[in-house]
Amino acid sequence: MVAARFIPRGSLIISESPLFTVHGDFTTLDKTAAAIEAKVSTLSAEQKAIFLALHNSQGSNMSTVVGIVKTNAHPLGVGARDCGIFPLCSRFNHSCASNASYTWVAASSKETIYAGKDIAVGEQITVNYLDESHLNQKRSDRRAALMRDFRFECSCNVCGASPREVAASDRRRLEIARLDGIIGGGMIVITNPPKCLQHCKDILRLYTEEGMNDDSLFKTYNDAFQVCIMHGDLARASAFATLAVSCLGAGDPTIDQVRPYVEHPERHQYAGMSNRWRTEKRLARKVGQNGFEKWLWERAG
Ligand SMILES: C[S@@+](CC[C@H](N)C(=O)[O-])C[C@H]1O[C@@H](n2cnc3c(N)ncnc32)[C@H](O)[C@@H]1O
Repeated sequence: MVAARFIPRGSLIISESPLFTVHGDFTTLDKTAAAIEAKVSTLSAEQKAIFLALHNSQGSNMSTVVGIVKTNAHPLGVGARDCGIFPLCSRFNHSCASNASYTWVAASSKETIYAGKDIAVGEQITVNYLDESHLNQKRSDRRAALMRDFRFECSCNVCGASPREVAASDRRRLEIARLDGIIGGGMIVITNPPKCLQHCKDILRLYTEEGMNDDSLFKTYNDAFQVCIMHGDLARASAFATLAVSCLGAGDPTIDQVRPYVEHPERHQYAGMSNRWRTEKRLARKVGQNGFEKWLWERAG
């Protein structure tokens, strides 16, 4: 998939209904094959042709229909047992620094792909096939995960770079994972909030250096929001909530975890736990305002 025109960050690229969905027991290959083959046999000739035109990465390891589903199926929501086949969404290749991301929007029963960055004419549009735990590993581990699940050697911009660039990228990703692990441990948010905020700031810088300025940033802005709200800084909590929301496409249901707190940070369950940084919401500065970045990170250290 290549951009035929300039696509600004945040634009909806595709919103697609499934060709078909499968609900089933995918715990063994036999049960998976039975569920998929039963479903495919109900398709019209036209639907079957669309399905069979999709890429099969599994070779002769399994039947063609199961191979195509394994290569192309998308879960209908995080951790869902139902999956769907989306012929257009399936045409997007993977990149370890993707410029778009896909999300299942249950409300409209559609898979959607949003631009996570500005995408130039002629640029390939890519999504991320890896889960977060693999994305911040080094290239050899990411490639192993993609080889195991999709049977290809990743040749994206990050993985195909020079050995020196790959080594620098590996260092950045491992550092992101280390800092993220410290924040996720939970204690630092309470015991040392300035340091916790500094870790968020460092992760965001590393993501930017990695060219990963898309929905990977949502989690980190959300973490920064939580540090601020826990310590009573309603102004910066609101600013971080705004930044978190701006990382996701408009239809992404994850947005609802944070959007209400842009206007009402005081309604969050952590609000009022500590008054260490007490600052009124009305003092929140706006993204892009002069001195915004300096003000935003004033508590970090
Ligand atoms: C879901 S398909 C993507 C669309 C596929 N390229 C097509 O033309 O139909 C997944 C397959 O695309 C190829 N692919 C996707 N991302 C890749 C990458 N970063 N490096 C190498 N091959 C990739 C692999 O063969 C993989 O099994």
